[in-house]
Parts: sequence; structure tokens; C-alpha cells
Amino acid sequence: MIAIAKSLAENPTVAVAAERAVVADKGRQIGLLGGTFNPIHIGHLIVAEQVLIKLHLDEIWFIPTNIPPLKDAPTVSVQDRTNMLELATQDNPHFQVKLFELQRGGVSYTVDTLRYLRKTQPANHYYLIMGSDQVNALGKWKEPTQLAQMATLVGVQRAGYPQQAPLPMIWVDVPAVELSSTAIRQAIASGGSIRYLVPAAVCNYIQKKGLYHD
Ligand SMILES: Nc1ncnc2c1ncn2[C@@H]1O[C@H](COP(=O)(O)OP(=O)(O)OP(=O)(O)O)[C@@H](O)[C@H]1O
Ligand SMILES: O=C(O)c1ccc[n+]([C@@H]2O[C@H](COP(=O)([O-])O)[C@@H](O)[C@H]2O)c1
Repeated sequence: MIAIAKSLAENPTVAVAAERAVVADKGRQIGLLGGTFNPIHIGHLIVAEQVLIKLHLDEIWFIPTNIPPLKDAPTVSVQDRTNMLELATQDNPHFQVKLFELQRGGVSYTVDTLRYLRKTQPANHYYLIMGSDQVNALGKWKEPTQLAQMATLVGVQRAGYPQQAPLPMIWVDVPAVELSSTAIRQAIASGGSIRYLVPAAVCNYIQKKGLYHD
């Protein structure tokens, strides 16, 4: 899977062929979970699985940002973030890692990604999944009102952020996991344990590559 991600990132022709194959498919119900995934953790995976099952979706697409719009750029490489995503999701046939934003480059505005998906794969119905921290920040996003016209917005509760939505949105109950990538990075930097906070394969990858130790 890592090799596939690498070849897609490095070989746009392969990526375009893969996209064309999907266009030929019938419309499906697709959950989109965008994130910096720096690194992916069990909070992301629990959200994805709960929304997949509770909304009867066909797939969840994990979309790593290139440059996050409202956050500092990650210190680990795009390839490392993508490899960890692949490792974390490879045992679930309904989870896919999609590299649209990495291939597009620049700042990863969600409205641009939705426009691209609606143009290239118009038969699908898209569900844009976001934690309540992101919902609270929607006013700072690029063209936020357009998002609700192109996708069903799906909110999930995140500790400390109330369920206040400036746009029409459905809320899905997920078991609360008070965990963030920031907490993972801080635990590693201070010599703490991240075992069980990220999938074992991701834990091993971080250790092997010595990520986040600065
Ligand atoms: N523990 C969690 N519970 C619910 N939603 C979450 C959780 N962690 C992340 N999310 C949601 O997943 C999406 C991607 O999150 P992101 O990759 O930015 O992770 P993060 O943990 O918030 O990162 P960081 O700590 O670096 O800011 C966002 O919509 C975010 O709200
Ligand atoms: O489009 C925007 O203006 C926008 C602003 C902030 C965040 N987002 C998206 O929200 C997702 C989570 O962002 P982040 O920075 O918390 O990893 C990710 O897919 C970002 O591209 C999008």
C-alpha cells in the first residue's frame, strides 16, 4: 500500500488512470475525512468507522492536506504522513486514502476539493465529516456556504467544542476520544507512550523513522 501511495504521488498518470476507473462507477455514498493527519490516531479511525456504519456509507476517503489552511505546516514529510495513513487504514476495505490535495499542491481548501470531486465523479454523493472544532471554525474557511451546497455536512463531537453549526449539518454520535495529533506529538517529544493511541503499525513506523522526537 505504501508503494501504491508513493507511485500515485510521484506518477500523475497512474493517478489519472485510477480516477478514470472510479468515474466509470455508479454513484456511491462517500464520506470525506480531510485532515493533516500529523499523525493519524485512533480518534480519526473511530470517527470514520462510526460515520461509515451509522450513515450507511459505501466508503470513507481519508484526504491528507498538502498545506493546511489554518495550521502551521507539518514538520514531517508528506510521504511520512501518507505512509502512516496507508498503514492505519489498510485493514478496512471501506477506507481509502486519496491524494487529491497532495496532487493539486498549494493550500488545501476544501471547497476546491469538493468542486474537483463533483466535476470528476459527479454521480457520488459526498458527506463532509468534521470534528466540532472544525465546525466552530467554519466561518474562517474559504467559501463556507458553498460547502453545504456540494456535500452533506456531518459533524462529530470533539471535547471542548460545542455543537454549534453556522450551516445546515447532521450530527453523528461517536464515542468521545479526547485525543489529538498534537497530544501524540507532545507525548513522543517528552518520552511518553503512544501505544494504543495510534495503530500498532503507525507506532512502529514512528519509532523506526524517529519521527516527532525534536
Ligand atoms: N479525537 C477526535 N474526535 C473527533 N474528531 C476528531 C478527533 N481528532 C481529529 N478529529 C477530526 O478529524 C479531522 C482531521 O483532524 P486533524 O488531522 O487536524 O487532527 P487533529 O488531532 O485535530 O490535529 P492537531 O492536533 O495537529 O491539530 C478534523 O475534522 C478533526 O476535527
Ligand atoms: O477550506 C478551508 O478554508 C479550510 C480551513 C481549515 C481546514 N480545512 C480542512 O479541514 C480539514 C482539517 O484541517 P486541519 O488543518 O485541522 O487538519 C482538512 O481537510 C483541511 O483542508 C479547510
